[in-house]
Amino acid sequence: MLAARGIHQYYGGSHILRDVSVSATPGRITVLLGRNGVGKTSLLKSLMGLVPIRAGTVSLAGKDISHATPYQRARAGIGYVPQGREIFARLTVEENLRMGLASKPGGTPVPEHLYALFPVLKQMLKRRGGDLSGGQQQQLAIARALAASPRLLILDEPTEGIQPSIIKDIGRVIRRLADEGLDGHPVAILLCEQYYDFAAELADEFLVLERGSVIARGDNAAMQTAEIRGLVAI
Ligand SMILES: Nc1ncnc2c1ncn2[C@@H]1O[C@H](COP(=O)(O)OP(=O)(O)OP(=O)(O)O)[C@@H](O)[C@H]1O
Repeated sequence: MLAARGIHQYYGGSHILRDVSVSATPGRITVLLGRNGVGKTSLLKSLMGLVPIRAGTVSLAGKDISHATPYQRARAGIGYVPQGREIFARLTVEENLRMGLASKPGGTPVPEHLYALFPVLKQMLKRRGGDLSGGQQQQLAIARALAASPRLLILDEPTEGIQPSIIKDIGRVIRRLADEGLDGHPVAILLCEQYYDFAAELADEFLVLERGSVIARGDNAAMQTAEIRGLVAI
């Protein structure tokens, strides 16, 4: 589904990503781990086309999208949940969800199945985004990213600043998306995380970044045995 190879990225003279390769597969959850500031967000942004890469390639379903704009990548089937959620505080929940349809033809409705994943949103459609709790905003951000029925869902630290009960709900939704797909089609999931226990429970595959380089990768069994916990913050 997604294959990124040999990614190098710079902010000015700072070399932020060094020869990073990562892939994501339908029905599987790939978790990107690493401490603060190692380049996780930069990698996810570069996959979404929000920051340019200096070298390397990104392909989606066999098509080279290395130089595509974020809008083109959304149209090609990538959904993105940014760090900090970026909910439009003054827009209603329903309007926020409609924002997720920007890459679809006008008049496309918000898919009903989103409310089966996040029943709380159905009750809050007319509330302002800014009035929701952090956890509800995170659920809204995920639902907004799913509104356009992506084939790949990228999530940047979905547990950040969220209470434990909602973290569990979000974990269940992510697992369900991987296992059952979305509206009949499979979804690949790539998420970055600092909260080890959440990551370890979800990861089918993992990779660890340190100072812009991949220092470990493997499957869930390798994650449990390879003392990966010691390589990340929490
Ligand atoms: N717009 C920018 N301009 C310059 N440097 C940046 C910019 N954004 C991030 N950086 C730097 O790039 C490095 C990687 O940052 P990045 O946000 O990708 O890390 P991260 O692993 O996602 O950390 P966090 O968990 O804190 O989000 C850091 O040293 C950061 O200070």
